[in-house]
Amino acid sequence: MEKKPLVVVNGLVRKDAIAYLKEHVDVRQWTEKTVMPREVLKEWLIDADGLWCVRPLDVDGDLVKNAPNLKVIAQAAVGYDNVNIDELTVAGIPYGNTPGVLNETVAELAFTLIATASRRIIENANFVKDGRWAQRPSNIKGFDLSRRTLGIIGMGAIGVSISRRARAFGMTVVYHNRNQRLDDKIHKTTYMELDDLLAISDVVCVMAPLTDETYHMCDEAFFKKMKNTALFVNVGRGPIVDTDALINALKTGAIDYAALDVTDPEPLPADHPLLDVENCLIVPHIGSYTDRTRYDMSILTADNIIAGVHKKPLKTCVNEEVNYKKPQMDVESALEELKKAGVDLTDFD
Ligand SMILES: NC(=O)c1ccc[n+]([C@@H]2O[C@H](COP(=O)([O-])OP(=O)(O)OC[C@H]3O[C@@H](n4cnc5c(N)ncnc54)[C@H](O)[C@@H]3O)[C@@H](O)[C@H]2O)c1
Ligand SMILES: O=C(O)[C@H](O)CO
Repeated sequence: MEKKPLVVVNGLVRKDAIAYLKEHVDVRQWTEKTVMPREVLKEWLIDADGLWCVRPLDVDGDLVKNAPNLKVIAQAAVGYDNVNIDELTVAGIPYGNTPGVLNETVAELAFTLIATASRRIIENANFVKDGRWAQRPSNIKGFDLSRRTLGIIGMGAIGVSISRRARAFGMTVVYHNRNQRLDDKIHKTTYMELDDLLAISDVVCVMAPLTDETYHMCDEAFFKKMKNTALFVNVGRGPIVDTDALINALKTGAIDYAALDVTDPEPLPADHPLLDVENCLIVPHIGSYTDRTRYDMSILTADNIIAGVHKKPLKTCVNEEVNYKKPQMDVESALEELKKAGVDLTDFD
């Protein structure tokens, strides 16, 4: 019997996705609760055809240099700031991420943070739970979202999904991106330079990737440019924010409130100073964390790996230049496919 390709998984992932993967390939998985030591992973990769990577792990040229058979690496995440794409491209290894399938789920979380923070839901609910309904102070009023401005930094696939929700709440949406989008009319959004966005936004939401350019983009100067009544939301990546500067901005009243799905570091240690800041709501990186979406992300990751180990094109590949190419079809087969799809070919010679 022909040997199946070997896929290494360096940590815990959903059991149903592993079962699906095992229908197509052999799987060698690190199932300890501890992080797999990098040197052990390198040993395992010597014989591997594919790697499903699980954070924390820096994926780079050094990791794969002694992995002669490695044909694909994939991770169940859209963000790939732990992956050195250039070095994988030089090594000829396509990298698969999971864009698209999580857009609505992450946008729901981002907007839930905005709505929860704007009405101080947690603080108010805690007074009720503690039996102190009547004693809640009058200053935890919250503010309206309608007729306010949301400024999105990083208006990509998820940013657009957030903007739709904001407009349904009656908000005006402005954004800052590397480049102005071509579909502003469709989404009823307005491109702005960063400083202009910070000056007019009542809610600032970061939805950009972590790159050399965005690392510590939200620093002391950034928070000083925001309205002192504004809410700051980060669902992008923790290190986009200088945490000390955020704590200072919240404590000194440079901004009013923060709501974070991502922090630096992650997880936050129990004695981290951010946890002592009253006007800050934090959830533990749950943007895509619903059962259906995590399933979709895991199956897409498995599909990318199954394709890659067989040198077939990955469905979602970051470094397309080294993705495997679809086999060229001869003209007869292509016409046959078009006919099957119901295309009327009578006008063609
Ligand atoms: N919290 C979570 O659970 C969660 C879930 C999904 C994604 N994310 C993060 O969100 C990021 C965006 O995801 P996406 O699917 O929308 O990606 P995307 O590629 O569709 O959009 C990213 C956008 O950010 C813009 N951008 C890049 N650099 C920028 C800069 N310096 N200034 C302003 N804009 C910049 C890009 O132009 C692009 O429009 C991911 O890379 C990931 O880090 C977090
Ligand atoms: O980038 C992503 O997809 C999320 O942060 C989940 O890790």
